[in-house]
Amino acid sequence: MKKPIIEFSNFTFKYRSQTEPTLVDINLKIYEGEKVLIVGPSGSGKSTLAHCINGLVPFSYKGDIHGSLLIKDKESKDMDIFSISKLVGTVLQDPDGQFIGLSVGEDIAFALENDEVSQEHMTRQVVDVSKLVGMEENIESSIHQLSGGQKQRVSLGGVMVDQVDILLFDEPLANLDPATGKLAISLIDRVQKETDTTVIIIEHRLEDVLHSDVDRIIVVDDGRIVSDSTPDELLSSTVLESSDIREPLYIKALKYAGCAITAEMNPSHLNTLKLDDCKNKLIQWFEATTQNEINEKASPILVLEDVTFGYEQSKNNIHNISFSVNKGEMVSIVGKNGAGKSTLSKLICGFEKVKSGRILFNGEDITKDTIHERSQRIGMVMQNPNQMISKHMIVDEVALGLVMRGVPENEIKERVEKTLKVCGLYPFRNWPISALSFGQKKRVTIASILVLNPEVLILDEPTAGQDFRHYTEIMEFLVELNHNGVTIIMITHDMHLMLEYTPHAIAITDGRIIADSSAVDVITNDTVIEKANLKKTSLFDLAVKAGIGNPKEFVTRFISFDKEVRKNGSGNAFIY
Ligand SMILES: Nc1ncnc2c1ncn2[C@@H]1O[C@H](COP(=O)(O)OP(=O)(O)OP(=O)(O)O)[C@@H](O)[C@H]1O
Ligand SMILES: Nc1ncnc2c1ncn2[C@@H]1O[C@H](COP(=O)(O)OP(=O)(O)OP(=O)(O)O)[C@@H](O)[C@H]1O
Repeated sequence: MKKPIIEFSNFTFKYRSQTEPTLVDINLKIYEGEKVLIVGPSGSGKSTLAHCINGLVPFSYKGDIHGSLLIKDKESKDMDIFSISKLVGTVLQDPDGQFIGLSVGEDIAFALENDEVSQEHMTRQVVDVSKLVGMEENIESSIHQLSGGQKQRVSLGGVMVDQVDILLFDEPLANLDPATGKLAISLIDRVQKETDTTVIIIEHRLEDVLHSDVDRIIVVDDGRIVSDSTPDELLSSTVLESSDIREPLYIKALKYAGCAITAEMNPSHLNTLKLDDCKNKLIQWFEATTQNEINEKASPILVLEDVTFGYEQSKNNIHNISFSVNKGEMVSIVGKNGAGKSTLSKLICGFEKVKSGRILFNGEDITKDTIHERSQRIGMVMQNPNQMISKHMIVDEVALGLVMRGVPENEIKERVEKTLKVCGLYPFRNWPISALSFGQKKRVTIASILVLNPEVLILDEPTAGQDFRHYTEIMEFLVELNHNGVTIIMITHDMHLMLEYTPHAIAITDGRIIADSSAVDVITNDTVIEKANLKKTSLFDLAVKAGIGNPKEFVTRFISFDKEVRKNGSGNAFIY
């Protein structure tokens, strides 16, 4: 029988600045060599739980602790932060918060340097680790030159070289492209199996984590543990539906087809899933479901013509990119980490200047317009909320753009309140931003742009770090905005989001467009999937497994049906 390596007993924690405890009466044992996934709504206390394990609570985040937390049989509050860091390696949710070296290589080497490893051994290991996370060509690059996903890869690399007993990953997939996400999960799995390290993963993207086995899934809600079970048990229960956690798409499709999911069906992986008589139900559902009409194309609002750009004179990061977005569309820009997606949005907003080519807005050339001129029409929500926030209080941050535009005070108050309500932030309006979780901060940045009523809204990973309820709320809100005429462009690594919400998708890789078509076409095209580091949807594989002859059509019908369910509470053809 394995020993517990982490043991919470009647553990309660309250941040000094909060009136109520964030973690309440936690009783949890995690055993040596176990792989545990922690899921739960935004703000439920997952990161706080992680911070208790890695010592940031109480060393960096002060507060009151009751009860006990043993790490390797030692009471954690009696240990110093250095002893804890020898036992626990962490990949934080916000990769910007944890870089120590100046370059990629230095950062990965840091853990080794600490342990006085020989220079030769260190160089070899740094190269090996960089290869493992696909950053070997960037070893010399400085951290600030990296894309969001590239930074996340470096963080993963850094922690992999640590020789620790416990590895803690707080949303490791948030900024990774789908193929790299899959690789990261396999990598974590390999490290855990080879070294018998205890692994704890906090992640909203349940389906992606379940790509490899986990021993247990802990569901946290409102600071308490509400479920502790195997993946098969959890997926066959109703806990996910009531805890704002997104079910895997193939499970949702099975439920739409009227199948009852049981643990005996092994639902945690599509390849182990026993379909049995669900096969016929899926086929019947497919045959009975029709697809809704797709909207007519409107006139172009944003056009890029042969746009080329490079951060350095000698090297281009964007090569002759041309595309057109129509008024009223919802479009996804997808593709590999470092492909140039964020760069494209910076070019559209004028934060960077094109080397050649033109950008047109409503047919008018805006290539030479200033950032301020463009911001009257185009709003941009950046990937990392910490790079956007400049005020101390939430209301002030959301009001900032309106104040700078000289909007009358009464109107500011009204617009800010409305936006805060829509974004689910109204209860927190008078809070300091520092007391918000990462997901809550992200919503503040979306609110601060939405309040300006832009014609085109560009969102870089709008739902990263959001639980399913907030994901749905944000997306439905964006759909509503879209119905009211706002054109929406989303940069995303979330293939579900692309499929469910954006009929039009543009895939880019290495600064070039490799697909500009329907989202279903992009996500079912093997060549595009491979080149742009995307991942095939499990809906497609489910259809193949059920013997449905046209799996692409199955994906299309599911998306159409699902949209109806979200809109009306039931699908368009299949009534039970
Ligand atoms: N440094 C802090 N000071 C005070 N309160 C905090 C601090 N960090 C987090 N909190 C509060 O604790 C609660 C839980 O936050 P935590 O970051 O643990 O949630 P989470 O489950 O990881 O959320 P998310 O999925 O959005 O990252 C939040 O309501 C937040 O306001
Ligand atoms: N400030 C900068 N200076 C130099 N190079 C940069 C800078 N910012 C980004 N780059 C490089 O430009 C390329 C495109 O980066 P960009 O951030 O646009 O990628 P992305 O597609 O948004 O990636 P991700 O999915 O990881 O967010 C990358 O190779 C990156 O290293």
